[in-house]
Amino acid sequence: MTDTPLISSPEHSVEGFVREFLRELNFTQGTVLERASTNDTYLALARTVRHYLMARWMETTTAHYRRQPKAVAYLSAEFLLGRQLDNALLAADLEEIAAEALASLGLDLDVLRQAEVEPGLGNGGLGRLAACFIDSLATMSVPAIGYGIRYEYGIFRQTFVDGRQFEEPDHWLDNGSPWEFAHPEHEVTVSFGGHTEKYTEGEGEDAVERSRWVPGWQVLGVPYNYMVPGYRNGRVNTLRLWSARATHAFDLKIFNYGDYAEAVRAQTFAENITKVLYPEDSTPQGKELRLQQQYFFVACSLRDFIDQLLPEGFDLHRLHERICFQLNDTHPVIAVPELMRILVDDHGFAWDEAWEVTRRCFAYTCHTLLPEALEVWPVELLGRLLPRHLEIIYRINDEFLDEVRETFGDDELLVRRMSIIAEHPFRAVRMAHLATVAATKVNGVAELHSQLLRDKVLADFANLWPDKFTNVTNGVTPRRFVRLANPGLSALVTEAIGDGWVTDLDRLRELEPFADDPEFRRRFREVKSANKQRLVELLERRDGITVPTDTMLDVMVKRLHEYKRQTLKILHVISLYDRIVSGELDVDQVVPRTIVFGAKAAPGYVMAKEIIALINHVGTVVNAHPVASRVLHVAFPANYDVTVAETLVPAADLSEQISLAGKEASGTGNMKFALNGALTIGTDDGANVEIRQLVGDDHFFLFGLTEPEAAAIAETGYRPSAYYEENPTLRRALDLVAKGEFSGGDRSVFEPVVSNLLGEDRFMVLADFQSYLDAQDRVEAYYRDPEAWSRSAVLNVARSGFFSSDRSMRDYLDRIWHAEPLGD
Ligand SMILES: [N-]=[N+]=N[C@]1([C@H](N)O)O[C@H](CO)[C@@H](O)[C@H](O)[C@H]1O
Repeated sequence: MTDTPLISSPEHSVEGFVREFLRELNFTQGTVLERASTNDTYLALARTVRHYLMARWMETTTAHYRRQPKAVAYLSAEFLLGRQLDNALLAADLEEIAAEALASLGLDLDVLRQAEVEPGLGNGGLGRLAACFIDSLATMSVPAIGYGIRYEYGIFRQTFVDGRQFEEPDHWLDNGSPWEFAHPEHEVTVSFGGHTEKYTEGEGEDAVERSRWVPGWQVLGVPYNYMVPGYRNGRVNTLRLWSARATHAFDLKIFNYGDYAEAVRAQTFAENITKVLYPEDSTPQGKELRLQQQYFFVACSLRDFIDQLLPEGFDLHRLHERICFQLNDTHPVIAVPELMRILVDDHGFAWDEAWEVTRRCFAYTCHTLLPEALEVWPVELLGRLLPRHLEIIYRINDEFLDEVRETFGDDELLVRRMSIIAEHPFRAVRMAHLATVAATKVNGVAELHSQLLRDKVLADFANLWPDKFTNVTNGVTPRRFVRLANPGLSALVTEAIGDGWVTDLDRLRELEPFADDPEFRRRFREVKSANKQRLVELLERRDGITVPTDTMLDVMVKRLHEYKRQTLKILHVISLYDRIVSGELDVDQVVPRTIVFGAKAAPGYVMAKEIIALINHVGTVVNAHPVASRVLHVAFPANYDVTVAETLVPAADLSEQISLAGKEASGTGNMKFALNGALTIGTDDGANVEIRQLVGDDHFFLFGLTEPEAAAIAETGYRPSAYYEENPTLRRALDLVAKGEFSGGDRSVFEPVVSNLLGEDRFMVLADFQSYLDAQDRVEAYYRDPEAWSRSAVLNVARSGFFSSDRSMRDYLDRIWHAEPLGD
């Protein structure tokens, strides 16, 4: 980057590492090796690794500021980062050096890496996607910054009591986080509440009617910077997460009156804004605090970008030439009226001038198809919390509806349908409509999803602005989810085709010929078995769960949601159990299988929690049954997170992607499993479609209704009980649950789950049951031929390079951001 390094990096050697580590242990941790706790040594290790990345970070930041390239700001309410240590060691090419240096001091890197607490600042796919994307942007040397929220408490810790989910707060910051750098000197003041007042600027015909915001209260936003190291390219981008503080943390006068609680009320009130992550995935909570969180981090981020990253006196008329703010779903969309407010109210722009800039600065990614997942904010609440923003949204809407009428004539039904303001059931702001009106581009996250956005969810907008709509299929970072998570496979692949694949995943294609090499397949199976052994040890150590090592590993890990159909999976297990116990199936003919679930349910999602309880109760009965347990084992480790995924995914043989077609926007777990050599059983939904097209029908177990078929059945009326009456296998499985087979004979326990399936079954579990069972029979038949299975597994790896988040970033750069990597 620059000829003279800003700061010097420690020596890239075992000796250099030891020196740096001991300095950190002694001078920062204030202890000596002999007396150091695991947390001391872990923190010293983390800081040592930081030092090796610091120079690159400073150089990257300085270069971005000096050269002012077009950049990307990724605005996301969630970043599911996972543990940082291993990724930093990999990026800085320090893995071996660190392991050897620590070993020379009698320390074990494996033990220290376990000391790291995972920052659970996200719910699921959307949050993890953001983390994969910023990793790719750094590795591709793209000038980019991630902006988000530093929740004091991340996604809740899940525990099971009698198979039922309980939630505990996620104190992830208890021991501090060595990966963050607080910068209170760059704090931002954020306003809320109050009212607006009109005033006239200028005299006579130059007089302009203006509006100003008179806020009711304010808080401070303190930025915490996190390194986002590129993979061995000398670049380190920044993730900036905001934490709320009171403007006046402590009121001494009130304290002296003895009202201690009142004295710190402001601080408590402010801190509440970034206290905890809302644990809903795909079903937003319309709570006021949630809107406060969204506006808080957006206001901090826009202010920060304009004040800290743009040069003094930068002409904001050209803001769109310098930055594209990517809106990760509707959560940050309040950024649109916020930028208008900054340009008009703070910088005196005329409305049209400001809109000309604003409508070129944003792009919007939609991550869902569920109508209930599209955020709407009541105008009553938005007007009370952000009165100036509501005014601005109304004006944006007025001008937009004028354009609709000009284009389509006076079709009031259309106008009402497209309006940013919904009139029923209450007046509310449709955030997806606001995002679509303001964005330069709107994209879905898989081909099918983007098509359904055009054809259904946002059809009116696609009709008005066809060129605004595009697709960027999701991706995952190969650094964390292959190179780090699956060192066995990585070594095997690198031996075969070199290590170029780590930053150019399409190179995996060169593996295709090895699928026909019996020796390569043998070694591939060896790696898979070793990964299974690692998983068995983890489940034993972490959850006290004992699972057999030599079975087919059938894995379903994702948030618990009815559209993802964990019920279909457990009905398959129940049916297998039923047919084995009844003797219909000869137990010796059944392929030994271990079914592993991982899933958190939003605390308020009652049906999801009932389904978790059913899975755990079925597991208890199956695992204890003298016959069935010989070939069937159910495991449900609690508190599924990124760290568990990193051990679980490489061990899997079968990846369950069984959502009702047309409901899962993309999925990203499906990509991680395929890249780690698991075969997918799935519907033609989300990115499953593209996985099947790339790996080939012979290497994918497809089943179920297609989206058009499911839509047609829903249209004409779906009667789930008909499938119950017509299909004895299905009936027996449901009857077992209903009669209390898995609840000690108590019929009431799972009655809600059964009656919901027989009554509404919104996601057509019963309609897809038989097709799913038939596909599982194909899985069993195929798994009996290890050569054929491992050939398909190798081909899944070889043909899944497309699902790299680097490719996703290339698509965003080419189609949406029109930015490019910053060369040396
Ligand atoms: N919110 N949201 N949406 C999701 C996931 N639940 O987080 O975003 C993910 C990331 O785009 C998608 O893969 C997934 O299908 C979709 O449901």
